[in-house]
Amino acid sequence: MNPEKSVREYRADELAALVPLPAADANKYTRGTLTAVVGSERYPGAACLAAAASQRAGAGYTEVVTHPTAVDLVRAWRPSLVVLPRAALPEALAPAREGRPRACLVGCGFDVRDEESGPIVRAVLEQAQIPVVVDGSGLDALACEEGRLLLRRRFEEGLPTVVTPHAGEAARLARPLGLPSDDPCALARSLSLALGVIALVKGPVTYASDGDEIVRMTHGTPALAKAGTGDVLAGLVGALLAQGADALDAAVLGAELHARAGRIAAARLTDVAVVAEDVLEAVPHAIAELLREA
Ligand SMILES: NC(=O)C1=CN([C@@H]2O[C@H](COP(=O)(O)OP(=O)(O)OC[C@H]3O[C@@H](n4cnc5c(N)ncnc54)[C@H](O)[C@@H]3O)[C@@H](O)[C@H]2O)[C@@H](O)CC1
Ligand SMILES: Nc1ncnc2c1ncn2[C@@H]1O[C@H](COP(=O)(O)OP(=O)(O)O)[C@@H](O)[C@H]1O
Repeated sequence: MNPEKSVREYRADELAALVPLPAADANKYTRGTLTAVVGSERYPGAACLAAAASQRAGAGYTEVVTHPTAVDLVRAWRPSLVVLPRAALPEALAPAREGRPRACLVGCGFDVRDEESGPIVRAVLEQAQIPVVVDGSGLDALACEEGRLLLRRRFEEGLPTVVTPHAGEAARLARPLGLPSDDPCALARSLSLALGVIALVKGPVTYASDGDEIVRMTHGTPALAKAGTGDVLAGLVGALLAQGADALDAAVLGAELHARAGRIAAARLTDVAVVAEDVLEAVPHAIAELLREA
């Protein structure tokens, strides 16, 4: 296989056309609901970053399902978020209804030492009849036969699953499959094909693949190399899926807005000083910049 054959980049006008502008008669439900099953006792901040990014990317309703110890922090961070403890999970995974799209994000801020992490990821993959994004330590639940079977079943049922690993997480997914992990471009495609997912392999250059196409994204900045920026990206992708975007488009537009937000934040604050909260605050400016450019 020569993956370079089918590598492409989206043009700014193609990306701008994917920005989910609300219809004049929109309401919060028609704009899409993201259920973000995120955060743990150790990493409650990841839940805040991912959920706020979802709101900024246009989801009409962002619901956070998190560890009981994180509930108050997330509520205090943003009163506009609907925040529930993990015990609410089965009901929170409602199917989408006509004109009311939904998606689920799981795994940002999960803690590998938390015994509930793996079962929660598997329950989401099994029960959610909607598009799902798996990120952060939630990805560890996919590096075993049980996780792969659930992904395969979703693929056969036509339910999109997006995975958003950084290089370390991508290597952990690739190892049990015997896939080489030294080339992120080839890895995005091979993970996609092996797992039946849309793979967004993050790094200085980020690659997205649906197993057929590979999309390269080169607009990032090393200012993004700080803890928590991946949680912001996961929230962006989840929100775009929740608004009904095609899964590869959601991954690519999410990564583009994230890269632009990183650059905009760095132009104001320097490559040195930018933190994940600054990237989050720059997301509206990234959307405006993309719409202006097209
Ligand atoms: N404020 C927060 O609450 C934050 C929570 N986070 C969450 O913390 C959990 C653990 O994530 P981490 O990424 O820290 O832990 P990992 O468990 O992925 O990191 C463990 C090891 O993986 C390798 N690795 C990590 N990043 C890599 C990279 N970009 N390239 C190559 N190798 C890499 C390194 O060897 C590292 O020691 C995730 O659930 C994540 O979502 C992080 O996003 C940081 C911020
Ligand atoms: N040197 C770099 N150049 C461009 N983008 C980068 C660079 N380093 C990291 N990034 C981006 O920053 C984000 C980091 O995500 P991740 O490692 O998951 O962070 P975290 O788990 O701490 O939230 C990814 O989107 C990645 O593409």
